[in-house]
Amino acid sequence: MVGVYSNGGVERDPAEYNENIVKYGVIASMFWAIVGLLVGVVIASQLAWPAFLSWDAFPQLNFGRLRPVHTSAVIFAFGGNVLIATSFYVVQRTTRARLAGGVWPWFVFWGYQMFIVVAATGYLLGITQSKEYAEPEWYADLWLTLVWVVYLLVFLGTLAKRKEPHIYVANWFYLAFIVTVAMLHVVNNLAMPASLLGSRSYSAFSGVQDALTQWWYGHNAVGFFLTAGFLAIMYYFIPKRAERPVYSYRLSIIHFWALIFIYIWAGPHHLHYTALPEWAQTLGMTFSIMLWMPSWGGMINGLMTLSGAWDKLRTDPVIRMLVVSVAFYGMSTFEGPVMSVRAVNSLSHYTDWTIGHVHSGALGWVGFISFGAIYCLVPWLWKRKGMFSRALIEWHFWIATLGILLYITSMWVSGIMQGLMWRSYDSLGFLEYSFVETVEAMHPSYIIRALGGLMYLAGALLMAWNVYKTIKGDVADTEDAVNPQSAAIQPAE
Ligand code: HEM
Ligand code: HEM
Ligand SMILES: [Cu+2]
Repeated sequence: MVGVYSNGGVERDPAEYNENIVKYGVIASMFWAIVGLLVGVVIASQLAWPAFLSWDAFPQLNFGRLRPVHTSAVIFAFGGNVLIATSFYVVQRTTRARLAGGVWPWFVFWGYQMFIVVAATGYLLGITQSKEYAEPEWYADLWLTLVWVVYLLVFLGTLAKRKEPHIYVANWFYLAFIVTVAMLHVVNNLAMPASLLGSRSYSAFSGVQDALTQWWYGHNAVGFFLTAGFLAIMYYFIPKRAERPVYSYRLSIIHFWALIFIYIWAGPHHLHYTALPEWAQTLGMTFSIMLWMPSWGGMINGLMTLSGAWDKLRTDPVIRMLVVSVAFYGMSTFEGPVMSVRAVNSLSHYTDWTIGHVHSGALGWVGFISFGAIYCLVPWLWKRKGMFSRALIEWHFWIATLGILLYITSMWVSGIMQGLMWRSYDSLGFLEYSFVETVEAMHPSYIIRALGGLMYLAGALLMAWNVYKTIKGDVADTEDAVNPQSAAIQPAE
């Protein structure tokens, strides 16, 4: 079976690709999505009803321990598996070469699952180095470093074997993601174990240097894990699904360099009004505002790829999911620069506004682009005519979209109210509200957020069922799987 490649070349027989590992990655992504979202709903319920699952006999289920289980499960387990699976698929297809390294890609896959399990069980036992998104202790960090270096080598090895001279832009984004995450992970986790058999360690940094290193890491984890990697997905799956070339390949290259150059400087916007020197805060703020432009360049490139195919938004719920995802990307990358302005941050920081911002990026952008990619991949990988049920995809789309709206609007209301209540004084100069009054005022928003999260989870459960039925081979109701060999991936202009 051969198909015409857009530059006139011929794709290889799919049997020569390692697609099995991508199948495993897709299933792992679905599994961790459910786990991560479920824990999200649990902690949202705990914030709404503090007694929920909180027993002295089971400290493992406390909010404090489950919160990092949620963040790591959704970002690293769900997001990470989506990135590994799609990168292994895309790099093979666009280079027309089999994944390099024999069994080593399997080491990456299983080694990564092991990292997740070791990290998450550690949190439940109360083991953490207290750096947000980098909670795992030294032994887990060392293991991940090894897995990640092998991941990089497999990716580079495949690029080196390529039969296609041009390196398609999605691979640039994947490579930036892999290389930068390696650098961030190693530097932020530099630490001295307190003993060889214990879990404790001491960070190589202290004081404000520690804070700056941590938020250089944390911000760029957003920039390179939650953004660059998923942009790679956008640049492959939107053109494929829409059967249109990328709107502007030149813009994608400018987008790439501008994004990676600017992102890396913006971390200090997490440290406004701290001991960090003011010039560094201003630097972070300035680069954050500059970041708006390349972000929207990418959004425009993704959206405009549909020009001439807008009707598909009506008929194809998968395209709609991908496009709404890019719209949420645009929204959160506008909100972010606004929040990075010191005066705005003085209101938003420490409040639920930040949580709303996070989840418009996380549920809208990261979640939807991943779901869209999986809906494309499953019929391609298991050689089906389409997903088992298009109606279920429609339901997933609408339930999840409503869930996101409930989540972020309730957090805007709660966050802005919280910020305003904290800073309001009476005529004598006393604080107008006690802390507990702000908590009481936020209670309705917390219930709405939990409901929104539950809807988002319900959508993902429908998806898991649909994926299961498709893999099992039950007949599809619509033939919507674009032939993976036929669609237009435009290597260069
Ligand atoms: C069912 C859907 C979800 C629900 C109900 C949910 C709920 C929550 C809750 C209650 C918190 C803690 C907020 C706080 O401490 O005040 C949280 C934090 C967080 N969640 Fe989710 N979440 C969901 C999905 C996701 C997804 C899909 C992602 C990422 C891809 C994500 C990423 C995060 C991050 C990064 C934080 C930490 C935010 C911060 O510290 O500023 N969440 N989530
Ligand atoms: C131009 C792009 C963006 C800029 C300039 C930006 C800026 C900001 C700012 C100023 C904060 C608040 C910091 C604080 O007050 O503590 C923040 C928090 C956050 N943003 Fe963004 N953001 C951008 C895009 C995104 C996207 C697309 C996502 C998710 C996919 C995201 C995820 C997060 C997370 C997880 C946090 C919470 C960090 C924490 O735990 O405190 N951001 N961002
Ligand atoms: Cu940031």
